[in-house]
Amino acid sequence: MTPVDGPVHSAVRLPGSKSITNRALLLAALADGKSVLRDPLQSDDTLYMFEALRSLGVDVTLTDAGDFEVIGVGGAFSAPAKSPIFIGNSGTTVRFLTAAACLAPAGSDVVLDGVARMRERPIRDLLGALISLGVDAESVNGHGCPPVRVRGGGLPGGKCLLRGDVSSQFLTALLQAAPYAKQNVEIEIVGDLISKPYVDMTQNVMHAFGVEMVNSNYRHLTVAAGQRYEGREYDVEADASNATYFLAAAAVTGGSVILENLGAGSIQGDAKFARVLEQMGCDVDFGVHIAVRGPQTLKAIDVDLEAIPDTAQTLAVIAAFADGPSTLRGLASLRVKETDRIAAITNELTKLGVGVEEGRDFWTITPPAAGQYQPAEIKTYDDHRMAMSFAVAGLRLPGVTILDPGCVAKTFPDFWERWEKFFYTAKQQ
Ligand SMILES: O=C(O)C1=C[C@@H](OP(=O)(O)O)[C@@H](O)[C@H](O)C1
Ligand SMILES: C=C(OP(=O)(O)O)C(=O)O
Repeated sequence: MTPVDGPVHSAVRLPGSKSITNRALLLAALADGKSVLRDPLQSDDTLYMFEALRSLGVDVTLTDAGDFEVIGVGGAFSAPAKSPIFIGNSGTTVRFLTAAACLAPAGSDVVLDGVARMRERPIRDLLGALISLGVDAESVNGHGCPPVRVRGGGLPGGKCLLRGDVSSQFLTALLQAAPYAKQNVEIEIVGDLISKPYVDMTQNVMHAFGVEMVNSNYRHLTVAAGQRYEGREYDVEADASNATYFLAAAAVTGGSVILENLGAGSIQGDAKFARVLEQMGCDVDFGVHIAVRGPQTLKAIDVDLEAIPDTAQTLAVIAAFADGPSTLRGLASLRVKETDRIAAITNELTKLGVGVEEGRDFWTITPPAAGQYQPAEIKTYDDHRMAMSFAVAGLRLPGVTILDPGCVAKTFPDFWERWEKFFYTAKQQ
C-alpha cells in the first residue's frame, strides 16, 4: 500500500449491513407473504444465509436491481435439500438457523456445518436453551461447536436460561424463532449480556416484520406465541461496522469523511463509533449523515467496547497513531470470532513497532516515537476485519503489505475498489 501524502477529504456510500440483511432474510423467509429487501448486503455471509434458506425450501431470489425477493413459508420450512448445509464462517447464519431449524418438518434433521474455524466457535449455550424449550438439538462432535444437528417438528416453547457473556447472537436466534413456538418463550439471561445493541437491532427488525417482544432490562425477554411475521418491503441500512474504516481514514490523517448513506437514525450500535472518535479529539457531526473531521493530534483513549465489538480492531489501529497509550477494554468476545482477534492484533501491531500489552479482555496500545514504526507484512488470519483495519495503518505508514486481502469478501467484497475510489475522489477535491 502507498501512504497518502496529506489529509483525506472524501465521502463514501457503503453497502448494506450484514447483521440487518441476515435478520431480514430469515424473518422474511418465515413470514406470511412476499418481501422485498432493498439494498441488502451481497457478501459471503449473506449468501450463506440465502443459500441455506433455499435448501430449507424458501423461494428467495436476487433481482437484477440487487434486491432480495423472498416468498415466506409461513413459519414452516421444508426438509433440507442438502445435508450438511454449509455456512462458511458466518456466526449469524449458523446461530440464527440453529434456532429456526426446528421449524423444519417432524422427522427431518437439519445439519449445519462450516469451515475449520467455525468448528471452534461456541454454540453450546444456544443448544442448551433450545433443549430447555423442547427441541432435540446437539453439537454433532459433542464439543459445543458446529456442526450442529437440529430435529424438525416445531418449537414447544416455555422458559429457558441463557448465558449472556459468550455471544448475543444466541439470544437473537431464540427471539427470532420464538413467535412460532407453541407456548410463549421466556428467556432469562444469566450473568451480563454482551453486545446489547444487537439485541435492540433484533427487536427493531422483528417489529418491522410485525412481531413484538418484551425486553426487561436485558435480563428477562419474552415473546408471546401466536404472532406471525408479515412480508413487507424493507430497506436495509448501510453497514456501520464497515463504515469505521472510512471514518478512521479521517481520524488518522487529520482529514474529513462523510458517510453518504448512514446517519444518526441508524439501528446499529456501531454507528456510535463516531462518538468514540469524538473522545479522541475528532469533530463529529451526527446528523442525517455521519461526518468526522480528524484533529491535528489524536488523543489517547481509555474505552470499553463491549457493546460494539466489531469496531475494536479499527480502534486498535487508530490508537497506534494517538499521542500516548490507549486502553481498549471489554474485548473478551473477540477471542471467539473469525480468529482470536486479541492475539491477532497484538501480533500484527507489534510487527509495525507499536507497543501492545494484551490481557484476557483488553489491550494497552502504545504508539512508538515518530519515525520508529516498522514496515511489515500483515497477516489477516482469514478475518476480514484484520485486512480492513490494517488498510488504515497503510494510509500513514510506508511498507505495509496486507496478506490475503480477498478475505474481505466475508462482509465487504468490493472493499478494496471502494477504498481506492475513496482516495481517488479525495484527490479530485
Ligand atoms: O447479531 C449480530 O448480527 C452480531 C453480533 C455480534 O456478535 P456477538 O454477539 O457474538 O458479540 C457481532 O460481533 C457480529 O458481527 C454480528
Ligand atoms: C464477528 C463477526 O461475524 P460473525 O460473528 O457474524 O461471524 C464480524 O463480522 O466481525
